[in-house]
Amino acid sequence: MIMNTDLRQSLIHASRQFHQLGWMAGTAGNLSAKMPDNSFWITASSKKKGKLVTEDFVRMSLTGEILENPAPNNKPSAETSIHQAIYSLFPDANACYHVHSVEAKLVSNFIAHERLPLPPIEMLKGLGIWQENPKVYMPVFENYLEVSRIAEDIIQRFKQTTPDVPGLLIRNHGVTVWATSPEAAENHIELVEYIFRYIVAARQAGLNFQH
Ligand SMILES: CSC[C@@H](O)[C@@H](O)C(=O)COP(=O)(O)O
Ligand SMILES: [Zn+2]
Repeated sequence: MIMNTDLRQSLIHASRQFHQLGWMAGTAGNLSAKMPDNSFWITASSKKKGKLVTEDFVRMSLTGEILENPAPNNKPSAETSIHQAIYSLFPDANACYHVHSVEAKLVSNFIAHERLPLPPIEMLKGLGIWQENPKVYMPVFENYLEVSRIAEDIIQRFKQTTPDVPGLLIRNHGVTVWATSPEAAENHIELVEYIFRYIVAARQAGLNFQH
């Protein structure tokens, strides 16, 4: 039980940080962390992300059943199906974080197709890319009102092609990353957000790094 609380504490801490950085404004975004029994704690829907408390989470099974709900009015995040998709596709993923930065939305519009070229910068090493002048991409998915449709697209595409980096963009919506621990997922969010800021700045400076 102590471990349950600890996981939620990591999510509360990350959410507060991301809120302060403007990446989880208001109720935007959702965070989850998986337990050793494969259930996962996820933020309940529509909670203020700068002010989460331990009751603001729901524990779910990988197949979408609510296993534990500390407050009767809690509903699981509207985007729980995306977290389920990530955990089912990537068994090593123990945390999945989704935020709504301005830059994530901007860069998702820099390309019309389904993958965003990432600049060959040193920060990519933090996302597992150890190559000289890497030519890697972040997958981009269309945003649908019906979230299960986004989750289904993710499952279909990733079953065919493993993404270069542990992250994906939903166009005009936000970014989702996954990692082996909540701390690593927090690091991944910081890295992808840095990369997005770099892409926006590079475009403003007239720099072109299309692969
Ligand atoms: C500010 S509304 C954003 C939501 O529609 C959604 O995209 C989101 O990230 C948060 O949904 P939630 O159901 O609170 O997890
Ligand atoms: Zn969202």
